[in-house]
Amino acid sequence: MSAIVINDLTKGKGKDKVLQKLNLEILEGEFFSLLGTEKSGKTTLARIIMGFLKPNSGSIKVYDMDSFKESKEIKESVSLVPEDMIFDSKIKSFALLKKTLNAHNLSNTEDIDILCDYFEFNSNLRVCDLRDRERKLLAIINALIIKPRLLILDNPSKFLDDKDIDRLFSHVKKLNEQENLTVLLLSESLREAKKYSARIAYLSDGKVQDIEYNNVKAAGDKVLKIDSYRGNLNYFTSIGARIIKDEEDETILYFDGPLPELSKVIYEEGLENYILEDAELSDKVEAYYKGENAKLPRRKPEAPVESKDIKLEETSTIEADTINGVSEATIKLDQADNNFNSVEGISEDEMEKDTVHNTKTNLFVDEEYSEKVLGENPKTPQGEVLDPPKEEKTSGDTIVFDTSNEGIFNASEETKLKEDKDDI
Ligand SMILES: Nc1ncnc2c1ncn2[C@@H]1O[C@H](COP(=O)(O)OP(=O)(O)OP(=O)(O)O)[C@@H](O)[C@H]1O
Repeated sequence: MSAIVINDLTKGKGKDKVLQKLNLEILEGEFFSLLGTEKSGKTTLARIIMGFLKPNSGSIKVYDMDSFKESKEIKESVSLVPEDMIFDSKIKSFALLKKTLNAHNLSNTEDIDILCDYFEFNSNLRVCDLRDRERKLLAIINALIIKPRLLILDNPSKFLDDKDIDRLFSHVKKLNEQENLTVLLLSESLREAKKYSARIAYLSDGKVQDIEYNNVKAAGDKVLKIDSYRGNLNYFTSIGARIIKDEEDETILYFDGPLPELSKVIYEEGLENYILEDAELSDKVEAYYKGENAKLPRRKPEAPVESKDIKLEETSTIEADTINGVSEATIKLDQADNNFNSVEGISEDEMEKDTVHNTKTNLFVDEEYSEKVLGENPKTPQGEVLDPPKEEKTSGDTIVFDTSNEGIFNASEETKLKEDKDDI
């Protein structure tokens, strides 16, 4: 079954399109990485998947549910760990996490302790006192305690130290392998993606450019930097190397084929003043998707990795009728597994209410959104009407949200997005 099916998704208008006819399918149980450089649209995509933003055209189905129209149902089983978030509330982290569980009709409070211990997070801290790293940990724990079916991680390493990152990925990978958790990692880190995911896609110019099977290769992605190279670059390009830079003082090549082939050419060319190092995502993007390189043929598709029961060969850029072809009935909400999403939404959602372009978070917000959202009184899943968010204020580049009454759950879960500016 598909966890996410994205069909011709476009966000933004005219020259400001951040996503452009993007197609992608992610299967249930996959650990999938979508890599993109800064401002390539990863966060925007995450927000559309969660229903905080409406596409200009195209659609996203999450477990066969429409990302916008059925966002509430989606949040019952899907968690997002956002890139940035800020809480302005005096309640303790533990209480906030408990609220989330309650909102999902869950009572596994022991999981709060287990996860807090695991991440060495002090749940006695008030959420308004948390620093960036702690806020991120709270968001992660909150996303995990509801035992989601699909976990979306938007630049999860930001603010975390190496130990936190290892813990996060080990835990998520374990859930992926043992409990079939579907993971969508949105990141800039080639290294992270290669370490954990079965497939990796690249987001550039608003589209998914390539999907690779992350099988064990003789080489990783490398860049070869040669000082003042005067030889014939054809020796390198003939084995699949791509030219990123070729100037008098420096030549930079990108190579993701078998290392022995590259070593052979280096040896035969008698290179001395060179450095061979791991490529960054930006090198890869430059090598494949920018300028003249974008016109060159792609390398041959790699063989799929056989991993668990994922049928990778079925997955490719989707055609329009794929969506119609999905026959699974709308997911039934089993109370036992009822996983409302909560903390992850707050920053995304509340940031949406800011009517200015937020430079820190790169948010581009629909102007009329604020009115619509703030005009509504959120409800609990049981239908109880709650007060709307008490206070919302922006402080410089940072958006602050008061969660004192509503908790994280209500702010995100119950904020209804009927339409945004682009639909008018
Ligand atoms: N609705 C929209 N219309 C046009 N542009 C938008 C819209 N929403 C966001 N953008 C712009 O699209 C760009 C991509 O932003 P986004 O935050 O999604 O990228 P990102 O890949 O997550 O970047 P980063 O890794 O730096 O967080 C930004 O410049 C943002 O201002």
